[in-house]
Amino acid sequence: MSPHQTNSTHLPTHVKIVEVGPRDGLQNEKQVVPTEIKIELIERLAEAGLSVIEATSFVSPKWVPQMGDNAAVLAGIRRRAGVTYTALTPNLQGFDGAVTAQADEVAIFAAASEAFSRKNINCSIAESLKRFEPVVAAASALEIPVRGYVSCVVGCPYEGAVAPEKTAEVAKILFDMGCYEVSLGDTIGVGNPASIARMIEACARVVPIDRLAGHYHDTYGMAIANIYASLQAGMAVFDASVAGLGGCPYAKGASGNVATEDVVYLLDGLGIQTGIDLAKLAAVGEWIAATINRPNGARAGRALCAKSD
Ligand SMILES: CC(C)(COP(=O)([O-])OP(=O)([O-])OC[C@H]1O[C@@H](n2cnc3c(N)ncnc32)[C@H](O)[C@@H]1OP(=O)([O-])[O-])[C@@H](O)C(=O)NCCC(=O)NCCSC(=O)C[C@@](C)(O)CC(=O)[O-]
Repeated sequence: MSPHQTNSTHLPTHVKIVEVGPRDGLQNEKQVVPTEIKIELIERLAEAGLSVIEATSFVSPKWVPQMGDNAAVLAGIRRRAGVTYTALTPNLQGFDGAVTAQADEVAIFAAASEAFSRKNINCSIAESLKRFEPVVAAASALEIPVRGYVSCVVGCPYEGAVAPEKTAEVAKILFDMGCYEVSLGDTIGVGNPASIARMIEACARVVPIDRLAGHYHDTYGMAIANIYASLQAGMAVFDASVAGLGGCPYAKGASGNVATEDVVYLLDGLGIQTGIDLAKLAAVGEWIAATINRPNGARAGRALCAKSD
């Protein structure tokens, strides 16, 4: 049992939530969300107690125009002490942009599926991992922490089921390369507690469980069940998106990340601390959904806001 676990429940006592709504959520909106709205969203999330916020990505604006204002977003936010503002960086060019914009942390992103890797970043898995090496080296020289993502950890929109061993192989390479944490992305939300548990078991054989994070999309409504299965496996870091914003531009039909409000409702109920004020967060979810004119995908958020009306 890890030191973070209680004797009675075998669940962690604290969970870190990485809020990915401003990046993973808004990258997928059809309309271009104005920079001021993104800035306000990030500031409101910090105010609600989110301590790690993936603010933007430094990817090619030809590929993802929604993130084209990356530097302006990072320049515009009033930074709150104790909050880490992170950015996705696919290559050295993106890393340089993120450093200039003073991102506190960067993330590199690979996939466990060849076809998805090509669609998403225009290269094979092996090529992407080679491309990340100088990014990690440059980050290490500047003492900037690097997080790694693996996409399609249980299933791929182009190749179907993905073997747990393939995901574990990519996770281990990212960890050995220097990523302090590896986030396991069920990009199209096809996982269920059984397949997610098998995948985590394989990954935890090669990367310590306290360095693994769950990043689950909610396409089939399984994300909360998958988080519970992951908690039981000893995982204590989860990515989530306020109001369930998002999808994936390179995974047709994928719905957003699990809603942060729903995750916090689950964790509050289990007595697991997150440092997040659920009522404030629910209000942020209602606000952003109304502001960008999309339905609020957070069930707990909707219920709490309806009660307080
Ligand atoms: C990786 C590349 C750049 C390769 O794209 P490429 O076309 O192969 O790149 P290239 O090196 O040949 O460069 C082509 C052009 O892009 C420019 N360029 C090159 N790099 C950058 C950069 N960093 N920032 C700005 N511009 C850049 C470069 O300067 C050049 O400009 P040009 O000379 O034609 O004017 C491209 O495929 C790309 O940007 N892909 C990003 C796709 C993306 O953001 N996907 C969503 C994020 S991943 C995700 O959501 C999954 C995750 C993490 O949430 C987990 C999960 O749920 O699974």
